[in-house]
Amino acid sequence: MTPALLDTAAAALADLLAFTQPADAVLSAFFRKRPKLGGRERAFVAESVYGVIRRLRSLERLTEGRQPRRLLLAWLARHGGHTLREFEAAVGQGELEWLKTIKAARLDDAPAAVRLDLPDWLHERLAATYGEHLETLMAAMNRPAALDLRVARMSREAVLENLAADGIEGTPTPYSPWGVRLKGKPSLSKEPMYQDGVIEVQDEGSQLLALLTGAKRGEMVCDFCAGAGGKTLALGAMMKSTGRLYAFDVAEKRLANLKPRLARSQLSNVHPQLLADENDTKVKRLAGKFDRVLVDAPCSGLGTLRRNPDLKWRQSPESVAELTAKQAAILASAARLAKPGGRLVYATCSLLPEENEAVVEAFLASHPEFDLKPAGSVLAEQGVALAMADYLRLDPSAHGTDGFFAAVLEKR
Ligand SMILES: C[S@@+](CC[C@H](N)C(=O)[O-])C[C@H]1O[C@@H](n2cnc3c(N)ncnc32)[C@H](O)[C@@H]1O
Repeated sequence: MTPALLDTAAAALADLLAFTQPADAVLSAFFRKRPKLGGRERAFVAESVYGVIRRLRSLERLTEGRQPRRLLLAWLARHGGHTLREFEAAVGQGELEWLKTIKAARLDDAPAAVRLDLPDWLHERLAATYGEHLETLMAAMNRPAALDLRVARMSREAVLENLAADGIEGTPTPYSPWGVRLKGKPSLSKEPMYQDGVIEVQDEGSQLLALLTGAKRGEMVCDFCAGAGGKTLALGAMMKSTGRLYAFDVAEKRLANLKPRLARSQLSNVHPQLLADENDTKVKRLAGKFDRVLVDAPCSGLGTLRRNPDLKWRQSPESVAELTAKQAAILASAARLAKPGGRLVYATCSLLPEENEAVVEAFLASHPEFDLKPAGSVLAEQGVALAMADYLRLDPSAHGTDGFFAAVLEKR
């Protein structure tokens, strides 16, 4: 820790605290403007500013404000694993004395929303859903996510051996048959298996969503909200590059990001299509033709707080209400694609029932031709040892994945 490095981290934090753009984009822009920063310095800045964003509410209470340098020092002292002695060379005597009190301060009397680092509106909704479990859930959400890979065209064992030969340690993930969880966050871009599309970075939870579709060889499959194609690539691999896999999205830039991944994956069955909106005429033309449709809906992302802690401060009751209306519209339109006997999977990475169960229940009430198929039985059919009831509800504290939700709907 040096005075210059603290100043740099505080400057990065000041940019992030505007909350006008996603934190990862703000931090990338910050680093682009400072090409001389070394790898270790970048890692220190990234870890500490993300740490502050995770703990923002409790740190604001302790430091009595939103001053970037104070928030940063308080996080480093309380959560960053630094002893007070380590600060001696980097801060003045006054700040050192202040840090002593900050390190010793307790939050026992603070309201639960402050202790759990949530805005009031979100705490209220999550507490109503998760009750006493919320504390454990948020503790897991406040830790960084592990780096998971999805393996294709090679056994997991062979991939783990190859990685070990390059000094990268990993283990098979507990639920997904294609998953590998790495130790640490090694860079993979130069790894030949990455360049050849044998490994892709993908959270184990995302892999399970693709698995719920049950996509098979020769089928017609649609990934309605494909984005940059994380799940598209998993679906294409399940289909062994046969049949037809449509990758729809309304965001041209995201579909463009799919192109290089598609090239690496060596899949030849994927057809990316840009939609004007969910009611694009392309959807009408393809109605009733699909065996599987995945709706990985745009959502609040509140199940991904391990990676995107800024979302809890950037979302609001208003933004969630807008999203739920969009989710219902997308699900209703995508449902037209399913053929009789076809399967529709609705998924989000949200923890809020209004984006999850409520959307599915309203859909089922107005679409009697669809039945809910219990997610637990679909997982069992796929050979996944993970007990679930009607819906897939993944929980970082219990499953080590992001907080995903999914419902499997079948058309009569
Ligand atoms: C959760 S993200 C998808 C992530 C992607 N499936 C993956 O695995 O990487 C949701 C996507 O829905 C797209 N989207 C938003 N509105 C849409 C609409 N009306 N129709 C189709 N896609 C839409 C967004 O552009 C975004 O890429």
